[in-house]
Amino acid sequence: MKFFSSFAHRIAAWRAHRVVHRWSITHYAYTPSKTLPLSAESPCCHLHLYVGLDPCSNLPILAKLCQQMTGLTPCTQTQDLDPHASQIAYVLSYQQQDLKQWRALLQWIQAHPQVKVSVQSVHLHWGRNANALASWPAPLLRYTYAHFSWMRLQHSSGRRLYVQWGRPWPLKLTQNADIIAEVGRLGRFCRWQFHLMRRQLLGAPAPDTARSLSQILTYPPLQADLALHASTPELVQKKLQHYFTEIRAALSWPWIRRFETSLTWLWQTAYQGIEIQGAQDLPSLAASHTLVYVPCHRSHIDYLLLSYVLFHQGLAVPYVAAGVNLNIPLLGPLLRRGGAFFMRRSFRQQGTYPQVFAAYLTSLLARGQPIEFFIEGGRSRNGRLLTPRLGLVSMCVRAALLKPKRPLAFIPVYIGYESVFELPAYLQQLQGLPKRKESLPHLLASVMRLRPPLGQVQVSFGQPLVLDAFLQQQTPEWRAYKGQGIPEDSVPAFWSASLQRLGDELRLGIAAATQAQAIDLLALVWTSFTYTQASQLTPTQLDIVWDDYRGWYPQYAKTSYQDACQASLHPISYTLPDTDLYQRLAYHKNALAPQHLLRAHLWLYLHSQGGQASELATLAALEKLWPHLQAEWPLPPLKLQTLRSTVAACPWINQQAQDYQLLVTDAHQVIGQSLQGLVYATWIRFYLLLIASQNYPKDQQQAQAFALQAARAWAQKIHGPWVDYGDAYLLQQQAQQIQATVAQYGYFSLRGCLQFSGILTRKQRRALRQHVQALLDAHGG
Ligand SMILES: O=P(O)(O)OC[C@H](O)CO
Repeated sequence: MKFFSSFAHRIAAWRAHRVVHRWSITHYAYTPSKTLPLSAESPCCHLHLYVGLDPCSNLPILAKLCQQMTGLTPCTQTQDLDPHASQIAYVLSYQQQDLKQWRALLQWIQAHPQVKVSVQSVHLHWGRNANALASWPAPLLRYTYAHFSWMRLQHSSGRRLYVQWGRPWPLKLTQNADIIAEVGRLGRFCRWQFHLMRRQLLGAPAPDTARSLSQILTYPPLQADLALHASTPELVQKKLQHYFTEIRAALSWPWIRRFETSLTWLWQTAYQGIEIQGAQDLPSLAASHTLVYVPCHRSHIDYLLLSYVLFHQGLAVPYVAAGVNLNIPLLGPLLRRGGAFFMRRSFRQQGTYPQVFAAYLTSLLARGQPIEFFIEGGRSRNGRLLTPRLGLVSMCVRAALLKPKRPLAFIPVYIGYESVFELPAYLQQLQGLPKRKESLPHLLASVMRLRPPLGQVQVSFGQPLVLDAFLQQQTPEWRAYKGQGIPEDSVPAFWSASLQRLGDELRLGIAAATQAQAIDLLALVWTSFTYTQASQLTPTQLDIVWDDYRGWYPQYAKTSYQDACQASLHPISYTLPDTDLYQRLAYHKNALAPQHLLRAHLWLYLHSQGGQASELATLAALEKLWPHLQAEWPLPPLKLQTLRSTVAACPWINQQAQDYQLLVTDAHQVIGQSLQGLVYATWIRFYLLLIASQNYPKDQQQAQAFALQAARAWAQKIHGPWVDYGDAYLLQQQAQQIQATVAQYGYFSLRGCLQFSGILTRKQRRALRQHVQALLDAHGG
């Protein structure tokens, strides 16, 4: 009776699998190219073992997939193995009740030492819900009706079957090997591989609210804080619950599926697709490290974009730190379901909130959950990469030191849009209009603006920064804190400098991952000149400048100016763009500008010296400027080697004095003028700030406010780009850098900094002073 029931069970399950296989939509989470059979010309027999997890449901499907991939019909029984065949595929399941089959197989392998064997784990998973196996119907179906456990796919997983192919592994068995021990060893190996693959694809399962809260309460700084300030346990519980509800994400697989469908429409219809670079090594890194994605922040769309891209790369959807300003009705709950957790914009005077937030972040990282945060804090209004805010970086490092379960790797990510839909709003803010608070009507208006065509999007993953290696490079002392965490009251001496360095490295990592889009290059050509200068450019001059810039980007080596204009979303040609387009283009220019700043300053310096300056004198002159440029742009420390390679890349910049007038042609002059335009705004703001400080020596805030007003008025006067003159943030950075210089050297030398090179000529400085005076007169100051 038992035999018949089991037989009927198997037949029914087999029929059901055929239906399921037709019905399912297979997604290869990672390309199976590495797993193709070994060379068919080899004389010996190759046996490829494909080991699948959760076998009763998936083994027939696994056999089908292997057949599709290798072209071989896989065996499932030892008696079907033929040692004379050149290639054999064999599928088997990783499950306790199949031990007999494993033993038989290994005995066969032992009896045929001439057969070369490779083992490969294949992970099949319905849907991408990390919690699916933890929910009640799954275990029930799994253990009670094992042959029908594929029914789990009806439980919130949909029709998608995700397939991950592990790396093939050679299996060698000696004649005296203990088969039982070998089965155990192979089992452990496969189990470990399945575990890693699950981590890559799904992340860690999320605990329920009660468990999350109890995990949070184990965070030592929070305990210390509560011990100091708590009144009654009920009040504590209430407060914690309140903060936790405000912060926590509620990642939901059904919602991820819905988002994916609508976002696919968005990227394919409103935008013209996404170009992804540098993602190939992420899956293997995700298996061994907890990933922290650190993208640049250009638009609210960034939130959706990166999660979507990672999902499509077969990686777990990250938990995203979002500003609490986005926690508005409708949008907030939706973002939470997509993995967003909310943080207040400032942690000052917020009671226990910062500790609860840090505890939540630590619990995510301790689980090995990938997270994402924007290191710039807010969206860049000027197209530059803003100076890193170190709050979340610090929390991540503290968490990694406190609970070092898995090593942490930061992944810098560059995001570039052909059209940033918030740009008109940014330009208004740069002209002095206040930012509109996020609200439901605002959200709906924004959605209405998401109309095609919005152009292509670039997502480029930079070099991972592994935290342990970074800290080791900084100081060997850090090891003493591994497992202990950084104490709140006695922070070690290396801490703040290392954190600052880490922030800078991540910013540079994002900058290094920058992928130039044609629009960015066209923007460089036009908006490195002021609008008035641009109106006088001839088509030949535009071609000259284009040829110079495109030479720095190999992918555009063969693209002519005309081709780039035609491919562009924006109406750009040889004729002057209208002022509105010019202002928008200036934003794009700033994505690529940092790459040209060194040669721009080299040109200015050497040109002012008539081409006659030694390498060391040039380096010394530029070193004075460099910290001020680093405050505004993502630039690495200045080195003689970088100077040399820049000169080698454009030798015309450094002609010898006697030939100078002859060798610097008209073409070089126009390129030089364009390069000068890239740095001009920085030093004008700088000069205005210095004059303002002289006028308001006792009030830094007022000096900055006045300098901003003067810079905006100057931009209007010369028809310059708003993004370079109108941002209060840029002046604030400059003022801080001047203060830092004073703190370091005890004085600040305007002469040493500005007059060295004629960046601003005497005439220009006079014009600026007059401009400021006119403003002061107008204010009666
Ligand atoms: O650019 P902000 O300051 O509006 O902030 C944008 C952040 O994404 C808020 O979450």
